[in-house]
Amino acid sequence: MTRHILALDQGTTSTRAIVFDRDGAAVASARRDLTQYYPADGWVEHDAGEIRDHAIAVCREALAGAGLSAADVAAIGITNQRETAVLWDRATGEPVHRAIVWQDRRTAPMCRDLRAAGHEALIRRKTGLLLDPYFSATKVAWMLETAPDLRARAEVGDLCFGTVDSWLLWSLTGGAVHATDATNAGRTLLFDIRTQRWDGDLLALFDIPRALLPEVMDNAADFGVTRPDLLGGAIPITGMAGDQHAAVVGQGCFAPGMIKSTYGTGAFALITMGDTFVESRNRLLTTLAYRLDGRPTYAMEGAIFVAGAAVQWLRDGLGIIDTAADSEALAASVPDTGGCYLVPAFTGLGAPYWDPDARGALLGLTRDTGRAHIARAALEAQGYQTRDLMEAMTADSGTAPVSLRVDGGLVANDWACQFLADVLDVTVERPAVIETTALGAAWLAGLRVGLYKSLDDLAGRWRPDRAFTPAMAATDRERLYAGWTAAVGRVITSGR
Ligand SMILES: Nc1ncnc2c1ncn2[C@@H]1O[C@H](COP(=O)(O)OP(=O)(O)O)[C@@H](O)[C@H]1O
Ligand SMILES: O=P(O)(O)OC[C@H](O)CO
Repeated sequence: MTRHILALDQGTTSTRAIVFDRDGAAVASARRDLTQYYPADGWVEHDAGEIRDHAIAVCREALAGAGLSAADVAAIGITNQRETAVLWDRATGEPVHRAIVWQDRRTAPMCRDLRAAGHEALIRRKTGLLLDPYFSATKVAWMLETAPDLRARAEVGDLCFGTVDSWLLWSLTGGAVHATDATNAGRTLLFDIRTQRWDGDLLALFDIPRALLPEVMDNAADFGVTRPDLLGGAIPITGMAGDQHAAVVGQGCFAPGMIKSTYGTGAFALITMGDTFVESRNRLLTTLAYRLDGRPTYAMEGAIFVAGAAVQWLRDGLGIIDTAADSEALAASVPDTGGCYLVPAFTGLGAPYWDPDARGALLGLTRDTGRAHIARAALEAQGYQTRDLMEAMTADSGTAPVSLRVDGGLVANDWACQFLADVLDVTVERPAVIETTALGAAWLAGLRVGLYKSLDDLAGRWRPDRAFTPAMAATDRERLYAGWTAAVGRVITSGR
């Protein structure tokens, strides 16, 4: 039996393919950067055709790099940026609009109107989410209004909607399968995560035709096989999950109370809760951790919209560093920020504030503030934003976290990991495989084809790289965090 798995990780800024062996070692990988379109303030779009083409190209390159043919691959696992909405023509398989990305804020007025009309309680009860432009439903509604014939074509079943997983599945199977998985469906605002069904009331609320929707499957399932000419043979696709949910799996966070936080473009912390839906009282989201054998496991999630993107801004916007990795030495070159705080609300604030109209601020500047202080403030902001989420998680779950498993591009930064441990006052654990999102997708795919026996089997495979233990005095920790809270207070417009 072949023992390799191909993981396809389609993220906000890049598309990666990684070939894992059964022991979770990355044998080969390939990546392409994705073009970002910013047609107006607060708008973010992707070309779904480019996403498809890059996905096929990186899969081919990774297989070639590993010296493997399609027959050597047991299964493919797909994981993806969530919420981003794609609309395509069922007959031609071509997108009919640019994909509207999760970061896009254009539907903020629509969300405000629906909230003012009192619809948020229903949404919270069924989906665990909030009325925010972040989620897919208002993006789809917006697309359907952009061209006169789109709605009519959607109603007769000529169009397909999907999140990026669904679009990739459709593309890789040559248009044979229109399906999604429960974690991605659960981020659309159209799927009831208690009943595990698309919901008629929600479809009516957002005026979305049911004929657009994909079938919803477990995270480990027989999704389909690749069209043979694409990767040199038919490979089964047996794992699929939104990237944050795949990271929960890749971090082995199966036991209630375990927390993972992924620091990519944004940052997303999920605490595994168990098999019961619990509504947050502290403006977190209730979401699916994963669904296996038809049984959902729930999580609470805090979403931060700008994490690594703040470091990108230091590099590309301010030009004070040449590479993201330079932020580490620069931040460590000063003993503190000199009272400076960066609130990186470039595209509004996510949990627990949910303020789409807030914008970023650099506060507490003096004549002595220099580039090192600003770089340090950008990294410290990741710690403070995570602390905001931890406070809410502690209040919701009734227990303070003892440890936090981290991953994503930003956690290559040791200084940032140590600050995180200091400001949270918890041990921060970094795994040996930092690509936990891709690993999680590979594990889900491998679970289905029998390479792994159970979640316990997977949990036992998680390996640490380094643990960062808190070393900051409590008085310093609380003083710094109080300064952050005051800084956020200066940028909030509405809050909730
Ligand atoms: N050493 C580093 N220190 C700080 N930030 C970093 C470092 N390396 C990468 N990053 C940041 O991590 C992000 C990339 O992480 P990644 O997990 O690839 O993101 P995504 O999946 O969202 O595309 C970028 O925003 C980059 O600025
Ligand atoms: O592409 P990432 O890693 O920034 O993740 C995007 C999230 O899934 C958005 O909810």
